[in-house]
Amino acid sequence: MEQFYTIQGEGYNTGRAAYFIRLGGCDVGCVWCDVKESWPIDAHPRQSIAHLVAAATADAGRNVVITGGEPLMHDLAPLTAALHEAGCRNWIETSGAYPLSGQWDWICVSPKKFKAPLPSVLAAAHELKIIVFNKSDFAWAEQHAALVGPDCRLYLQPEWSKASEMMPLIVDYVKAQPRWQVSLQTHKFLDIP
Ligand SMILES: C[S@@+](CC[C@H](N)C(=O)[O-])C[C@H]1O[C@@H](n2cnc3c(N)ncnc32)[C@H](O)[C@@H]1O
Ligand SMILES: Nc1nc2[nH]cc(C(=O)O)c2c(=O)[nH]1
Ligand code: SF4
Ligand SMILES: [Mg+2]
Repeated sequence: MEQFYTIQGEGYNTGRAAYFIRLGGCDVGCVWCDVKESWPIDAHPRQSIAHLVAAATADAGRNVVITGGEPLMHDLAPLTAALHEAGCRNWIETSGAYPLSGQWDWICVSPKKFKAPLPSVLAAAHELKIIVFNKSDFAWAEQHAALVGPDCRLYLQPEWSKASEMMPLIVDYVKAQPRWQVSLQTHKFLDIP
């Protein structure tokens, strides 16, 4: 759908320069999704792997975030192999609703109520990022934390439109349950992509 060089705004790698590749197509249907224009899988021009790798490596940073849409609706083995061949570090943003494909250096799983994550993807996560939209999401977050590995980082990120309402609850929760951390969509405060 689009590519851009920016700063990773969310989660464990917040603040690091990264080249984003946003792949079209998602059928998960989150009511609050902030990139709904990514949903139609055929609405976006196709690009060759060679072009994407050349664009990613033309910039100084070598961290590449594959996002979407739901990137795991595509077979990511060829793209991630080519990126690794070119010396990139491959990071993914996924809901976990489709089987994992590709070679990854960092896997961020952000599970959704609208289409459940696969246990195999949760087990492979380096980072679990729960979007907090209402107060029932804390119990839901714990259900998913029980399904990730022991070294997986745990993040609570406010849904953007509910941030002022949810942030006090998130702060209290993290103080009471310090294995969780706060994640904010810092790129939206910085007004960058
Ligand atoms: C647009 S999604 C694309 C990747 C994948 N489909 C997913 O949901 O993980 C990228 C990240 O943005 C988060 N996100 C989307 N809309 C959001 C919103 N309104 N507020 C906070 N986070 C949001 C998602 O949970 C996910 O972690
Ligand atoms: N700067 C920036 N960081 C991000 N981290 C995850 C994003 C995404 O949409 O997947 C995202 C995004 O859209 N922009
Ligand atoms: S899974 Fe990701 S891209 Fe798909 S609707 Fe939800 S937030 Fe948007
Ligand atoms: Mg985004």
